[in-house]
Amino acid sequence: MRAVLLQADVDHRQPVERRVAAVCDQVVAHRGADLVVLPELWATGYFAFDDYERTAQPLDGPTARTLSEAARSAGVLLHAGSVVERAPDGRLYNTSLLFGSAGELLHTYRKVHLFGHQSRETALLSHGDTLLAQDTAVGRLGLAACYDLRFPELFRVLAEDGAEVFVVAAAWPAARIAHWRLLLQARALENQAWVLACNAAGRQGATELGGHSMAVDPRGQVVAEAEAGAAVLEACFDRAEVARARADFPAFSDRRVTADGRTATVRTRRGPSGAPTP
Ligand SMILES: O=C(O)CCC(=O)C(=O)O
Repeated sequence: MRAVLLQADVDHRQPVERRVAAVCDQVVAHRGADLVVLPELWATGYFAFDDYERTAQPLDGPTARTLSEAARSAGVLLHAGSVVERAPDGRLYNTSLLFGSAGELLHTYRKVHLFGHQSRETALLSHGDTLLAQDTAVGRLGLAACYDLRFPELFRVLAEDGAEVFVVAAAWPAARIAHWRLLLQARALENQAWVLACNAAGRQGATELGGHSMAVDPRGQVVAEAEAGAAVLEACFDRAEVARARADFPAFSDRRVTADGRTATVRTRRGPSGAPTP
């Protein structure tokens, strides 16, 4: 399978419709790929917090419709990064959209871990609370967004729901790109699953985005990596490699699990005083 990660540097001086049209043109240009992936909140600009309210749209709004049409026209599975979603109850979410090659909306994921450090995301958005892996033509996918990378339990829940390929949309700052690289490899290695991670590039306000989109295999090896600026990263991946890696080194099946296959808690035995109990 061939994935194309569009590490976009969107021109935020343009109106939103032009930004969306320009990125969709890039998607259509990659007809023949199996999967195309976009970064987090690329149309609004992750760090353009003042624009969240103005650019928020429902999931059947103009941005989603244009993305769906791009997926259909290119005939690709499209992970459209994320958009500021206006839900029917008026709340805003950072929502990833996955379109099938006929343009159908296959799956959505509302970012669970909102970022509060030097960010207004926690003040402006509501967090998601649902994690489900999704079957697709390229394998069973688990979706995550940016800051989620710091929370290994999210990836484990998705892996236990059968995810073979984690697809991560991000707007990760250049200042912490060393963390990004380390965390992507760790999430792949500990779950023995693929990670396809698309970061944004360029400057948004005072923040320089770090690029370095990456594909990491189920053994934790980086198989493709972009530089810092705008880039198109291509990577080949094979879902069968997950089973091979887990058979060769069966750490994933050595988890302590409950009868229903979920991670069993190895409890710390502490009483109310904090002292260990027998
Ligand atoms: O965790 C980080 O360092 C970056 C997170 C971030 O920028 C985000 O969640 O959008």
